[in-house]
Amino acid sequence: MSTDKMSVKVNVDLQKERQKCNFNIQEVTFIFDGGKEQTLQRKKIEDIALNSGASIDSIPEECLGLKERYDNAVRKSCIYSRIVKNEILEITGLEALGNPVLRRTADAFFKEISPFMLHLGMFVPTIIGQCTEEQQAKWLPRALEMQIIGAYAQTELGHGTFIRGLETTATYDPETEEFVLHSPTLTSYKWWAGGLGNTANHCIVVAQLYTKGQCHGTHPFIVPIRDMETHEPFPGVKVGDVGVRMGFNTADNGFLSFNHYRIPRENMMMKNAKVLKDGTYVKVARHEKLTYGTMVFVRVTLVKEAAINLAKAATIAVRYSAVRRQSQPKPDAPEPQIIDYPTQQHKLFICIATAHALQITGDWLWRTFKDVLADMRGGNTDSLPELHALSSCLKAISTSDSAAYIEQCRFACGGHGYMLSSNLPLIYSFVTATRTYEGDYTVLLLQTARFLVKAWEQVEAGKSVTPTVSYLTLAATKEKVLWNDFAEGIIRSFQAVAARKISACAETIKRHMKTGICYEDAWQLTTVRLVSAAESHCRSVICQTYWNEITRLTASCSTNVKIVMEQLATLYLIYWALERSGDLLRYSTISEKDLNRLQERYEELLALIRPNAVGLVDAFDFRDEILRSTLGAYDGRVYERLMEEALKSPLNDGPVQASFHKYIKPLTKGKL
Ligand SMILES: CC/C=C\C/C=C\C/C=C\C/C=C\C/C=C\C/C=C/C=C/C(=O)SCCNC(=O)CCNC(=O)[C@H](O)C(C)(C)COP(=O)(O)OP(=O)(O)OC[C@H]1O[C@@H](n2cnc3c(N)ncnc32)[C@H](O)[C@@H]1OP(=O)(O)O
Ligand SMILES: Cc1cc2nc3c(=O)[nH]c(=O)nc-3n(C[C@H](O)[C@H](O)[C@H](O)COP(=O)(O)OP(=O)(O)OC[C@H]3O[C@@H](n4cnc5c(N)ncnc54)[C@H](O)[C@@H]3O)c2cc1C
Repeated sequence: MSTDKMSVKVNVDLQKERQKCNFNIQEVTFIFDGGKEQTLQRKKIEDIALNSGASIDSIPEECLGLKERYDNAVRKSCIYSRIVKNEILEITGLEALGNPVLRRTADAFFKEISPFMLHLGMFVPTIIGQCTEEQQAKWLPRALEMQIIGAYAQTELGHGTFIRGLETTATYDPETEEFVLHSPTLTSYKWWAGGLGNTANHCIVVAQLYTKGQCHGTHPFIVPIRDMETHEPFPGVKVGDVGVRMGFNTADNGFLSFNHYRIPRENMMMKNAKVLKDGTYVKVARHEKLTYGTMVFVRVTLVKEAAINLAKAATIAVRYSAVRRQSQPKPDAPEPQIIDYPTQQHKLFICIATAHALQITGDWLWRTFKDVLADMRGGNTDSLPELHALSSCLKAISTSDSAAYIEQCRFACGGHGYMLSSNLPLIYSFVTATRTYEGDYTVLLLQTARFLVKAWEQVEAGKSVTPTVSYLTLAATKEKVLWNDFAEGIIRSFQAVAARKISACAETIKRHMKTGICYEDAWQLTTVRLVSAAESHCRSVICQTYWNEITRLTASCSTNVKIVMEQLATLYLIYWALERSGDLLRYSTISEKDLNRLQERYEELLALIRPNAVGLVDAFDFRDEILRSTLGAYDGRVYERLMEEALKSPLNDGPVQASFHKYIKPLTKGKL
């Protein structure tokens, strides 16, 4: 098709899809956003941030060189942060830090990531979580006003997971009332911190605290690293970019080292522990791990981050699948839309359902987090271990599932999904990093497993356990859970699977120890099963939360919304029952006949959801500026947009590239 004849009308197939949709889209948008108020607030924020057109690039970001891309990202970060500071935070307050609306809107500005993301994502939350009130009064207004720009430097070249193994030291000098920061080895260089390489002028540094000759473990410090006028690194500070990455290339991930670099005593973040002027160390916090609080906060927010990104990918892939026609299964019939292939529905509808499951679970986890925070403000840390266990496994599973399904969405778009202009590769490269950062997948599942084994031991000892593991009590009675395929029955069976796996782990650890090995070695020998048990536990939590919450949230909805939401949630449960049929056969009373019936129901559900598929992704309500996809725009002008974007490539700036004259011509003329 010639570009000058391109139509601007909505693609006919998409129009027909929208006519087929039988439910009220807006009601589903409200559910996905967490309520009508939230939708209205989001739309208002998007209007403020996007209607000026400030987010638009003349040349696609991906066509720029590395330095130009960074420069452009800084330029737009300044615009976006001005909008956030002057207008958005006015509406949302600091609640926005735990609300995906800021990140969702930021996607219109950055195809990759803002170098300021960690400023709001971790620097500000750490000030709130780790500073005394007096310190907050000093640092928070400056950070929110963007007078200082910060990063969070915990990970080092040698250690990310094992925080207790960090090597950077902060040694207190009572003579000058300063801490001396030092990086004793190459492996002690801070590495990875977002925004650190070239952008930040301040940084939270996690270092081993030494005072009066004693090490008190890792603590956070606020460290000025660059001159506020010249932006030159201070003497004693070495800082730079870690090099090109799979994604995140505009996030400015940096390295940092110190050579006996001094900061005032007051720059230690002292909410949980203090060093007095004379060097006396005073522990304030009631719980050992409260200095890990920012990580728990970010893990909680990442669940909804996973949901939003998956919803974006699903929107792109479903709309494209309604526009794309391919093959001819019946002779003489027109080529079908690819969304009519059941295999395509199998790839995509689980993505829609998972986005809802994670969004709803993320909302529930956020409420739980706020409750635990309120308890802790009152001095009660009893629910922290459960929150840590929950946030660890939900972060691990949500980011891992989301990354896998985003990649599935890319596969579902065939060759065009491989184009950066589809945005799917960029969404994937962002989300796949979330499986690693803020705690690696396996490491976090093992943290949850630790909690589960302890809970099992408590149940065995006849003690009560916290709500999310109360299902273990039933399992301890050894009563067999009889399979039934109602939603509640499937969930109970998932819980039975998790309980049996957890009890088997506890028994395995004991069995290994009987051979004379220590607990730690017995634990290591059981870790493959422990990860699997923690995964099963987490899936049962997601399934139960999704089902309970969707039932509650749709109670006052119109009938067709109730029906389609129930279809999606049922699809989710059955999908995982089929995926984990081995576990169910091993640990429940399910039979081959039951599984065959489930498979049939699953396929029936695909067909039932099919007419509403485009409506379901429309309900995620992503503006085109946020989707930034040639394949997923609302109007479905897929081929026109692919052509328009292709023509923006610098490689199309003329019919003959300079390399022809420099290299190819001499080669073909035998002169090279
Ligand atoms: C203009 C702006 C433009 C755009 C911006 C728009 C919006 C921004 C807003 C939001 C952005 C949203 C998201 C972005 C955020 C971040 C993005 C990317 C950056 C990523 C950053 C990072 O990765 S920072 C580094 C993170 N690092 C880690 O996560 C390390 C992982 N390791 C650990 O957590 C721990 O070391 C460990 C848990 C693995 C082990 O710790 P250890 O001390 O060794 O403890 P153990 O011996 O294993 O356990 C002892 C007991 O302690 C319990 N425990 C452990 N951790 C915790 C905890 N966190 N809380 C409570 N309890 C804990 C553990 O269970 C043990 O308990 P027992 O009872 O069993 O003894
Ligand atoms: C894009 C990106 C942005 C980041 N941003 C920041 C930032 O802003 N600030 C910051 O401080 N850090 C940041 N990080 C670092 C990040 O937090 C760490 O990379 C992450 O915590 C994993 O640690 P690691 O790299 O040391 O991996 P490792 O711990 O070395 O993991 C390597 C492998 O070993 C396995 N493993 C490790 N320990 C165990 C164990 N105990 N049991 C079983 N298996 C184990 C893991 O499962 C993994 O497969 C970022 C990382 C990325 C990729």
